[in-house]
Amino acid sequence: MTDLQPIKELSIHKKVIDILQKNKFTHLLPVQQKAIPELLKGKDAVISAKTGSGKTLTFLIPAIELLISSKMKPRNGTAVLIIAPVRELAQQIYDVAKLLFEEISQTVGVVIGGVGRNKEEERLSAGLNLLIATPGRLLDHLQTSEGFVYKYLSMLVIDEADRCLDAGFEKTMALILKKLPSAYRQTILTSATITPKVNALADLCFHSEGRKKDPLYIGIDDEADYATAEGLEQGYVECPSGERFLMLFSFLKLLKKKNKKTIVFMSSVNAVKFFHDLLNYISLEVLALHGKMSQPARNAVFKRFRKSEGDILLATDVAARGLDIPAVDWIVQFDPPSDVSDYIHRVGRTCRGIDGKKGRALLFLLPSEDGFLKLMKKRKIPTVEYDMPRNALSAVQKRLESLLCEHQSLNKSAREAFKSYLLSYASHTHKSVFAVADLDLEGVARGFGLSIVPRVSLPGITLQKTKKDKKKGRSYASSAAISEGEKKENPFDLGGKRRSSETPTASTSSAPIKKGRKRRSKGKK
Ligand SMILES: Nc1ncnc2c1ncn2[C@@H]1O[C@H](COP(=O)(O)OP(=O)(O)OP(=O)(O)O)[C@@H](O)[C@H]1O
Repeated sequence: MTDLQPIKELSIHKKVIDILQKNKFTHLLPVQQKAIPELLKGKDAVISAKTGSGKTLTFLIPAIELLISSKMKPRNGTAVLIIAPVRELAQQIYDVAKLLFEEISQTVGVVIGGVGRNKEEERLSAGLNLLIATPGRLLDHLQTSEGFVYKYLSMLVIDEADRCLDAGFEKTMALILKKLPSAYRQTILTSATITPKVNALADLCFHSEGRKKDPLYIGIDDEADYATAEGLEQGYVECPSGERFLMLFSFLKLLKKKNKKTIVFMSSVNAVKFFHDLLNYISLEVLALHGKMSQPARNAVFKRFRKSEGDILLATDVAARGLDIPAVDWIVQFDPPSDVSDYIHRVGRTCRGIDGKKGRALLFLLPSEDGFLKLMKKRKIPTVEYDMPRNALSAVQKRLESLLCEHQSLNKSAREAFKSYLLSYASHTHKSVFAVADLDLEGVARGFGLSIVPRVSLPGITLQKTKKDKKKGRSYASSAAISEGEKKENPFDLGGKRRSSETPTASTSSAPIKKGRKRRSKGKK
């Protein structure tokens, strides 16, 4: 803390300093120290700093200062607009902004998908000087809410800029930027990772018609030894497809026992749904967060997980960006991230801010995927191999398979998750590392508790033949109809009333053990 500049030294209104100090922000974090003075001068900027480094206040402080200095009134409409790609992130920025607006006369609000649009329209008509929005809902209001005044827009912030150009958002962002006044606007893009998408968005923002300015590039960690937080201990485990669930199950059981707050990232909504249902069924309580949940359900899970001390959350990448969740102990990447930037954002959910000094991350890789380690090394991510003892796991697999034979809904959900796994694998950015045609389909199916490989057809892709296919001479195995049998006693019960004498005891020694060496680069086999 001693090298950090006290917030009271910033040349901003005393009112703002008092509010910050009241909320326990007494010193500036490095990115804030470097960027805020430049932003206060009105400069356009692209800001890149590690996850959890304090980018939110970096743009909120100049934003609030601008509103106070220009004496904005609600009737003047929106002067500062902040766009965030995910609803929870928008809500979170709003929560921080609300604290800062406590004692000033300007107004702040948020518009996000999934909640009452009409109420939002009313609030926009009443005038929101600082508006936080997700792209889809913002465009909707720009196009249809007549009372929404934004002609005095003076500052535009695009948070998690690369994600704002992800599939689906590209067109929306282009339309939004076309609608917004740009001549006198200060524009700020932020991201933990500068990717071609950030540069593309910068082009759209800074080099579009009538604007030929180059932004100031403020990179805080360009010279840093590592791309991820210093207190983060990162490891990976090589695990064949067929053992993936067993390892996950054993590991989560251990984390639960030790009350470790954990996020497990999966690549599809269907995987999150299936493993959520399965783990809860076998009495390992986990939460789920994905984009297909209703907004109130998403809010409730997010709120609970933020407050919790030892919950386990299974999530899609909807939770990978920007979310500030206190004291997360472990980040488990059960499915591979789509690229190294996504890896960085996912592990960035731990080790955050001034107090978040420690956190741990575990990446599951198939033996064939170790080319990903080379990509990580190139991006300055330190990682060591963990060894997961495999004893006491084999008995559980059979029980899992018979459970899925007996429960049609779980079986259906497993088959959907299997299919989504292959689909997301097939659309992977690094196809040389994640080659869907090389996947051992029987193993992958086993990883979802399926003893029979469901038939999946991926346009333009030939999958590996299963043994059964080879015998029958066809390219895909067919999905046998698995009927729901009588409901039997839960063989996985972990405790409480449902405990069974047959409970498999995945040994607690099956926690990952650091192999004690830095990973040598093996290259792809
Ligand atoms: N000056 C400060 N003093 C103390 N804590 C701070 C300060 N600035 C930010 N923080 C805290 O640090 C944490 C991370 O900040 P923030 O969410 O802004 O990170 P970020 O850089 O936006 O991360 P990401 O890239 O993941 O979105 C938050 O809990 C925030 O309250």
